Amino acid sequence: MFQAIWKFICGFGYAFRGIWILIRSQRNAQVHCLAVVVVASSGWLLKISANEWLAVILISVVVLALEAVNTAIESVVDLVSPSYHPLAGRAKDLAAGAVLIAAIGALLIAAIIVWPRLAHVIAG
Ligand SMILES: Nc1ncnc2c1ncn2[C@@H]1O[C@H](COP(=O)(O)OP(=O)(O)OP(=O)(O)O)[C@@H](O)[C@H]1O
Repeated sequence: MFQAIWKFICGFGYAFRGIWILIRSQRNAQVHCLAVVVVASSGWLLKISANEWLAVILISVVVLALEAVNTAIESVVDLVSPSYHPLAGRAKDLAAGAVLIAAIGALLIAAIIVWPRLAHVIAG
């Protein structure tokens, strides 16, 4: 029982190490973290609703989680295929595509939340 709990706690340690590796080594992840800070500050200033916060938090988590999966896939591909192989390139392109899809979704959500308020300000 004690061993199972200890293994569970160690699992958290490994996961936090993964998050640290992501933030320390990946430029894109750093940019996404900065974007989350900017969006959260804007949301606070614009007093967005609870549902809008849900959308912002959900898409931010999806983008960062996919960035971590993309980095993991890149590492495995580099390990098993250090030299050029079309399938290695395909795997990396698909993983990068997944991040891009989520990032486009994040931009759309930001536009949907910000645009009505901006239009209101512009209209006076
Ligand atoms: N072993 C390989 N075989 C074939 N194509 C590859 C291979 N490695 C990389 N590529 C191609 O080069 C692109 C860029 O790969 P790279 O490993 O530089 O990733 P990246 O997206 O620049 O990530 P990062 O900057 O985080 O390392 C891939 O999306 C893929 O199209």
